[in-house]
Amino acid sequence: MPGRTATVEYGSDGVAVISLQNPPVNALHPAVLSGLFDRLREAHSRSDVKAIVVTGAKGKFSAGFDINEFGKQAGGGGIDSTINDNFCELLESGPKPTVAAIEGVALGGGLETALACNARLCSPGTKLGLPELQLGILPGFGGTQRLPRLVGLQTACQMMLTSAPVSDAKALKLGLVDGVVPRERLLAEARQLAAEIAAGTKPRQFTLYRTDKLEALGEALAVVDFARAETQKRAPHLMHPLLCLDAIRAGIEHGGRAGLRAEAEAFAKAASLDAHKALVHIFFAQRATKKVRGVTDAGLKPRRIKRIAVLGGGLMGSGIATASVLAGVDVLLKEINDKFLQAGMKRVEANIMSRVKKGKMKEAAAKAALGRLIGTLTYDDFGSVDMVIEAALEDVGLKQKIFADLEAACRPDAILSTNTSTIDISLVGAKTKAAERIVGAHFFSPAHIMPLLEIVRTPQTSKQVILNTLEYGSAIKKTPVVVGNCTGFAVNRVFFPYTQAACMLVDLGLDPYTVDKAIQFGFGMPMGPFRLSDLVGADIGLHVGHNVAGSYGERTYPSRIIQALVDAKRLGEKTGAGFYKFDARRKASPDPELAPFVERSRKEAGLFRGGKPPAFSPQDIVEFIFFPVVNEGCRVVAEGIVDKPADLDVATVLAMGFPPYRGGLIKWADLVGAKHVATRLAGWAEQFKSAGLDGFFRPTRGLLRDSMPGLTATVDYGSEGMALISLQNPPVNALHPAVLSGLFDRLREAHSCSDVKAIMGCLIKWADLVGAKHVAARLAGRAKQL
Ligand SMILES: C[C@H](O)CC(=O)SCCNC(=O)CCNC(=O)[C@H](O)C(C)(C)COP(=O)(O)OP(=O)(O)OC[C@H]1O[C@@H](n2cnc3c(N)ncnc32)[C@H](O)[C@@H]1OP(=O)(O)O
Repeated sequence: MPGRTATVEYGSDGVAVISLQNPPVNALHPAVLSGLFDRLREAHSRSDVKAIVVTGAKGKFSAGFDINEFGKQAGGGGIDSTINDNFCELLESGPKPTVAAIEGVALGGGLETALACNARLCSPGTKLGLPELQLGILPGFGGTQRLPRLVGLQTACQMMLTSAPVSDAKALKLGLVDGVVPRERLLAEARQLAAEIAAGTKPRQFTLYRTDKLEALGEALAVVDFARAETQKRAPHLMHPLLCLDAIRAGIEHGGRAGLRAEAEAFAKAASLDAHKALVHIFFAQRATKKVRGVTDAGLKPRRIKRIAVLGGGLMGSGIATASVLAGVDVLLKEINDKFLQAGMKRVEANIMSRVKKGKMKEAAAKAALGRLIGTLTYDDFGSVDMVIEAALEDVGLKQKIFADLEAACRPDAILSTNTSTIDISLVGAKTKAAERIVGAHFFSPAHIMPLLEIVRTPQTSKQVILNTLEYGSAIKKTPVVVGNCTGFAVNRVFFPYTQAACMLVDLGLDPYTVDKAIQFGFGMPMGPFRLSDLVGADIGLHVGHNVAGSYGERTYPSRIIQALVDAKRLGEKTGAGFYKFDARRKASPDPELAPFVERSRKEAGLFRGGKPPAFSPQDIVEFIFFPVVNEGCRVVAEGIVDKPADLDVATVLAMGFPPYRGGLIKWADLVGAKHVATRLAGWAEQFKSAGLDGFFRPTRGLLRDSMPGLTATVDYGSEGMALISLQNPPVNALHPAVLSGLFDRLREAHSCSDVKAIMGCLIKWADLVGAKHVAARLAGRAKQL
C-alpha cells in the first residue's frame, strides 16, 4: 500500500521528522501505524538523532484510526493491540523526546498519537478532539488516560462524551497543546522545541504519569460517577459511553497503566456491539449520499449556486433563506405584499439573531449574513439568480402559475425548484417547457435547523441540475439525499405507517401513552407517534393521511381517532390539547379527556371487543409499528426511489430522529434480520385478513426474498456485454415468490446497465454442468452474429 505509510526525514539539526501519509485525512490505517512504529524504532536507534517530530502530510495531522478497518479483523475493533500498545509507549517513553506538529485536524487516534508525544504545537484553525463515541467505540490509543491528565477530568469527560472538538485557542487554554504557531513556522518551531527538550532546556512531559491536573481521588471518582449517572439518563440505550467512563475510572483508581489495560478491554467490548456497527454505517452512509449513480459519476462539473430567490417568506421560506445567507449565498426573498415581506424578513433576522444570543455566532457575522438578504415584491431581479426555491402554499394551480412566471423571468439555465411536500413535481412544471431544470427541494421544518434536504428528481430532471442542487445542499450544510418523485417522496412515504400502526394498536385496546413510552423510551425515538402527531398538528396529519391513502390505499389504515380529534379542534400543541394536554409552557401530560375519543375510535374500528386488551410487550409494540415502516422502506428501495438503501438510513435518522445507533431504518432491519421482520409481518397479515387489513402488513417481495437468502436469482456480467441470470432454488429451481422477485430485480438491473447488450436466463444446475462461462461466451458470439 504505497500511499499509506509514514515517512521520515533526518535533519542536520539531529531531529527526525516522521510524517503520517494517507490522504486526504491521514487516517491511521494499520499500514500507517506499522510505518509509524517502524520509523520510530529506526529513529530511536540512530545515533545522529536527538529528538523526533511527528506530523501529518498535506496540512492534516490525522483524523484518527481508519474507520474502514473496523470489523475487518475479529476482536479489538480491527486494531492490532501489539502495535497500539507499542507505538504510544515508544512515542512517550522511548529514548528520544517527541513533539507533535499538528495542522488541520487531530481527531480520535490522531489526537491520541499527539497526546503520547512529550509536547504538542498546533497551527491556527486546527480542530482537536476525541469523537470516538460518535462511532460507538471509545478512545483506544490511550486517550481515556492521557486526556484527563492533560486537561483535567471534567473537561476530558465532556470532550469524550460529547465528541465535540475544540479549537486551537481553546486547546491552548486547556493545556492540550503547548503553543499555537503560524502554519509556515510550525515545523521549524516543533523541531526547535524537540531539540530543546533533548538538550534538557525544556521539560519532557510524560502525560500518562502526570497527576497535577487530576482532582483528589474522592473528588475525581465523584466526577466520573456524576458523568455516569447523567449519561445513563441522557442515553439509556447506549453501553459504550459507560464503558468509556469505566476505563477512565480504572485509571483514576489504579493509575495510567492499569487504565490502559481497562481501556483495551472496554474498547474490545464496545467494538463488538451492534451500536458500533450501526454508527460506522451511518458515518459512511452520510458521506455517500453525495455520490449518486449516473449523476456524480457522469463526468460533469457542479456549478456553484451563488445567488438564489426564495418565493414565500413563511416559516419554510424564511428558514430556507436563513440557511442560505448563513452559508454565504445571496438571497432574494419574494412575497406577494409588503406586510408578508416584512414578516418574512423579520423571521430571517430573528433566526439569525437567536444564534448570536446563543453564542453560536458573532454579531459582525450576523450582520454580514443579513446583508446578503434582499426583499422584493416583483420578479424584476430574477434574471440574476442561479436557482429559485418556491415555498408558496400547497396549491397545484398556484404553483403552476408561479412556475410559468418563473420560466419567463429567470435565465434559461436557472434551476427552478419547489419545496412542496405533497404535490407531484411533474405537475408543478406542467405549464412550462422547463421540465429538465425542475426539481424538488424538500426541506424539513424548521428548515434552517433540520439537516436533511430531499432533492426530488423526475425522469426529466437533468443530471447537471441534480448535481448543482447537490452542491447547493452541501454548501448550506445540509445532507442532501436524491430521491424519486412519488407521494411522500422517501421520508414521509416510509413513515406513513408509523402513526397508522400506532392508531391501530389503540383500536386494538392499547393505551396511547403506553405506545408512546415504548417507542420513545424503549426504542429511542425522540418522541412517540402520538406526541409527534400533537407536535405536527392533527389537521396536518389528517391531510397527509388522505394524500397517502389516495396513492397507497390498499396498505393504509384509516386513523379514525385523528379525524375525531380534528373534528373536536384538538389539533395538538397549537390548540393546547390533542392526544396530550399542554400547559402554558407547552409541557405535555396525559389527558383523561382523551378517553371518549379512544372509545369511539375503538367502537368504529371493531377490532377490540372489550375485556382485557391483547398482551403486547414493549418490544411487540416497537415491531408492530416499525415493521410496516420497514416494509414501506423496502418498497422505496425496490422502486429505486432512493439510489441505495443507505440513503434511506441517513434520511430516517436526520429527518425523523430514528436512532443513529440503530443504523437507520434499513440497517436496523438488517441487524434484526429480514427473516424475523417478514415472519412477523406475514403473521399479522394472516391475523388481520378477515378485517381486510392484510394489505397493511403483507411483506414485500424484496423483504421475502431477503428473508430467504438461498432463494433468489443471481446475475453474472460477462465481458461481452452479456448478463447471465441464474434462478437459485435447488434442487429444481421452483419459482418461489422470492425467486421471481429476484429475477424481476436482476432483469431490471441488467436492463438499466448501459454496457449490457443481451440477457440470458438459465436453470442453475444445467448451467453449472455446462459451465456458465461457456454458455455466456457462446451466446455473446451468437448475439454479435445477429
Ligand atoms: C483507536 C482510536 O481511538 C479510534 C479512532 O480513531 S476512530 C476515528 C475517530 N475519528 C473520527 O471520528 C473523525 C472522522 N472524520 C471526520 O470527522 C471528518 O471526516 C473530518 C472532520 C476529519 C473531515 O471532514 P470533511 O472535511 O467534511 O471531509 P469528509 O467528507 O468527512 O472526509 C473526507 C474523506 O475522508 C474520509 N475519512 C475521514 N475520516 C476518516 C477516518 N478516520 N477513517 C477513514 N476515512 C476517513 C471520509 O470518509 C471521506 O471519504 P470520501 O471522500 O471517500 O467520502
